Amino acid sequence: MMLTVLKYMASCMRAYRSLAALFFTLLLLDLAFISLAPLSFQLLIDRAILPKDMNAFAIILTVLAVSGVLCLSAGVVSDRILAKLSAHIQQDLRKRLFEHMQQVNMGFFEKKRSSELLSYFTVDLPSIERAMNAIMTIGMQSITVVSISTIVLFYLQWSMALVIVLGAAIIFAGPYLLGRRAEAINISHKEQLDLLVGDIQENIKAQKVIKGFNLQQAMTNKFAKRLQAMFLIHYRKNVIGSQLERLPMISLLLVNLSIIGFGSYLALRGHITLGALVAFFTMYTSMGNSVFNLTFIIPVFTDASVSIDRMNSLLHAPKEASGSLSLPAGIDSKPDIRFSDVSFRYNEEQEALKRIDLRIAAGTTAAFVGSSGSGKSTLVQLILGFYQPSSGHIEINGIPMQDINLGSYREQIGSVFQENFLFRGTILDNIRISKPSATKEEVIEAAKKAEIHVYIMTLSGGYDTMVQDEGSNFSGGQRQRLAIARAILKNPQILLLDEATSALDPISEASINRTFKELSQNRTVITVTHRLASITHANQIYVFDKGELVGSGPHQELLAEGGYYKELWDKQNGMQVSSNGREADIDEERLAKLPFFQGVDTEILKEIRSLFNTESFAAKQQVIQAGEQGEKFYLIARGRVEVSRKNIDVEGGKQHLAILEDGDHFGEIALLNNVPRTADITALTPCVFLTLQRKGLHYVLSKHPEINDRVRKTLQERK
Ligand SMILES: Nc1ncnc2c1ncn2[C@@H]1O[C@H](COP(=O)(O)OP(=O)(O)OP(=O)(O)O)[C@@H](O)[C@H]1O
Repeated sequence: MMLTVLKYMASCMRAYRSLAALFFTLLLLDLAFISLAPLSFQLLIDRAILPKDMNAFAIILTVLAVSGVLCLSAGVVSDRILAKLSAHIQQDLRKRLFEHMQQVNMGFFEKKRSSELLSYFTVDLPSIERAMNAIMTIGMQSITVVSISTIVLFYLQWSMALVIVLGAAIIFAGPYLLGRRAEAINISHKEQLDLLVGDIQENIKAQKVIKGFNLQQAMTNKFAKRLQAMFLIHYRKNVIGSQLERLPMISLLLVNLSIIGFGSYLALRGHITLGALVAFFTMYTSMGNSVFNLTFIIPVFTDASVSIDRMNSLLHAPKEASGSLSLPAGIDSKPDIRFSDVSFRYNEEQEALKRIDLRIAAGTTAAFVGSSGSGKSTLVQLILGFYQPSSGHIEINGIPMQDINLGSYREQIGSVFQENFLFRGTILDNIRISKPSATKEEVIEAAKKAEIHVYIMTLSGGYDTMVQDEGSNFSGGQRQRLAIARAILKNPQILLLDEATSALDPISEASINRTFKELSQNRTVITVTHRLASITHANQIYVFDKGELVGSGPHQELLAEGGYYKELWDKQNGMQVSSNGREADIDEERLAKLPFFQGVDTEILKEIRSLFNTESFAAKQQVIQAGEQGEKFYLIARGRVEVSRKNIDVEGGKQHLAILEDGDHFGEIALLNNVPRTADITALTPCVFLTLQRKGLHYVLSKHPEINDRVRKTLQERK
C-alpha cells in the first residue's frame, strides 16, 4: 500500500523534476541539522563542559547557531516550494480526471451515480493531497531523521542501536497487520459517503416531486437509514484509525523502557561515556518522535491508497470508440445513414432495438414514431454514436461508423432533445455554444427562427441574462426554444429532433415546425415524435413497436397499409386543440372508438361530446393523486403524462408505471362510481385534456336506458 502511494506520487512529480529536486535538496539540509543536532551534546559535554574548555564551547555553539539559521531558512523555502508542487499536482490530477471524463463512453455514466463521480474530485483528490503533504513534510522528515539517527546510533553504541532497530520492527508490526482491514473499511466508508452525497443531491433535485407527493417524512426516514449505515462504517473507520495510532504508541513505550535500562546498564559498567549516553538518549528521543510521527501518517496513506484505486477506475474506464477517418465537412457532403441488422441492448435484461434495417438518404426527412419505450430515442443515440450496436452495422456514407472520427461526424449534427441542458453563463453563451465563432447578429437570427428572441428582449439583461442552475429560471418551453436556436445556429448537415417541440404551446409548435420544414430543404432531418400530424410530410416514416421496426414508408402509404401506424393515427385523429391551446374538442367518430362508447348512437355521442371540458396542465404538474376520490375521466388531446406510484425504495421516491400520450386516456373507472385513484398522474409536458364528469355522463345515460347497461358493463369489465 505504502509503495503504491509512493510510486503514484513519484509519477505525479515527474513533470516537475527540477522543482522537486530543489525541494528535496533544501529539505535534506533542514533535516540534516535536525538529525545531527543531538550529536552536539556529546561534543559539548565531552569536549567543552567536562574539560572546562571555553574556546571549544564558543566554537561548538557558533557552528550550531549558524548551521541552525541556514538550515531553518532552507526549511522555510522548501515549504513554499512544496505548496507550489502540491498545487501543481492537484491541478494536473483534476485536469486528467476531467479530460478523461469527456472521453469515456456513455455506458460508463449510466453505471455511475453523479455523486460518485463528483467525489473523485471532492473526496479522493484531497485525500491524495493530504498523503502527499504528509509524506513530503512529516514523512520525509521522519524517514531522514530515522535513517541518519540509526547510522549515528550504530556509531555511538552498536548493541543499543540493534535493540532500537528490533524495537522499530515491533512498532510497525501492528499497523502492518491491521493494514488490509483498514483498507477494506476505508473502501466501504468512501462508498457509503458516495451514497450519502448521492441521496442529498437527488433530494435537492427532486424537491418538487417530494413536496408534491408529500414525501418529506418518508425521505427523512429513508435518510435516517442511510445515516445509520454511515454511522456504523464511520465508527469502524475511527476505531481502526485510532488503533493504527495507538498500537505503535504502546510498542514505543516498551522499546523506550528497554533502551533506558540497557543504556544505563552499559554506562554503569563503563562501556560508554556519559556524553555518549546523553547524546544517545537525545538522538533516540528525536528518532522515537520521528517513528511515532510516521505511524501517524499510516491512516492517511491507507486513505490515499483507496482513493488512488478509485481514481484509476475512472482513468481506466473505456473511452468512446472513435475511428480515424474524418467525414468531409461542408454543405455538399450530406451524410447518408444506413442501419443493417442492428440490435442493441443497454443491459442483459432487455433488447432495446431488434434487428433494425433502415436507410436515411442524404437530404431527406425521416421520422421515427411509435409508442413510448419502443426504442426511438435509442436509435437517435446510436446515430449520434453514443453507443455501439450489440450486433449489426451502422454506416455513414458507406463507411462503417467505428472507422469514422466521431468528432468530425458530430460536427455535422445539430440536435434538440425533449430535455435540454443549459450551462451556467449568459443566454448568448448558451446559444453560441454550438458555433463559438458566430456573431451576435447570427445568434439573434437563430433565436428569431426559434421564436425566443422576443422573449429574450423582454428580459432586462437581454442576451446577457444569466442562466441559473441548469436553466431553472426558464420554463421548459423556453429552454427548448433556446436549444432549437442552438441547433439552428449550427446550420448542421443533419438536424436531429427528439421530441424537440414537446414543451411548446400549439401556436409555437406549429410555427417552429414550419421553420424546421424550411430548414429541411438542404439537409437531412431526423424527427422523433409521438405527434403524427407533425410528420406527415416526411419522406420516410419508421414505425417502432417494442424495439422492432414494424413499418416504414410515407404517411399515405402507411395509412393505406392499415397496420400499427394507422392504429396510432386513428387514436390521435378526431381531436382538435385550438391554436392558443385553451380549447380542445373531439368528434363523435373518435368518441365512438373509446371501448365503452362503441356502438353508441351518434346522436347520444353528440350529447356526450358536449359534456367534455378542456383542462390544461403545465409540465411537471400533478394531474391525479393516488388515493383521492376520482369523479372524472381524462382524454389526452395533447401532451404526455407519467403514471407512477409512490415508492421511496426507488430513486426519486416514485415507481414509474407507464407513459401516456396524445390520444390515450385514463381514469375511466371514475365514470362508474366514486373510487380512489390507484396511481399518480403527472404531466411531463404541457398537457391539454378533454375531461368528462361522472355526473354529466350518468345524466345522459339515465335518459337512454338502452345504452346505460352496456356502457356500465364495459366500464365494469375494464375495472
Ligand atoms: N439508459 C438506459 N438504460 C437502460 N435501459 C434504457 C435506457 N434508456 C432507455 N432504456 C430502455 O430502452 C427501451 C427503449 O427506450 P427509448 O427511450 O429508446 O424509447 P422511446 O421510444 O424513445 O420512448 P419515449 O418516447 O418514451 O422517449 C425502453 O424499454 C427503455 O426503458
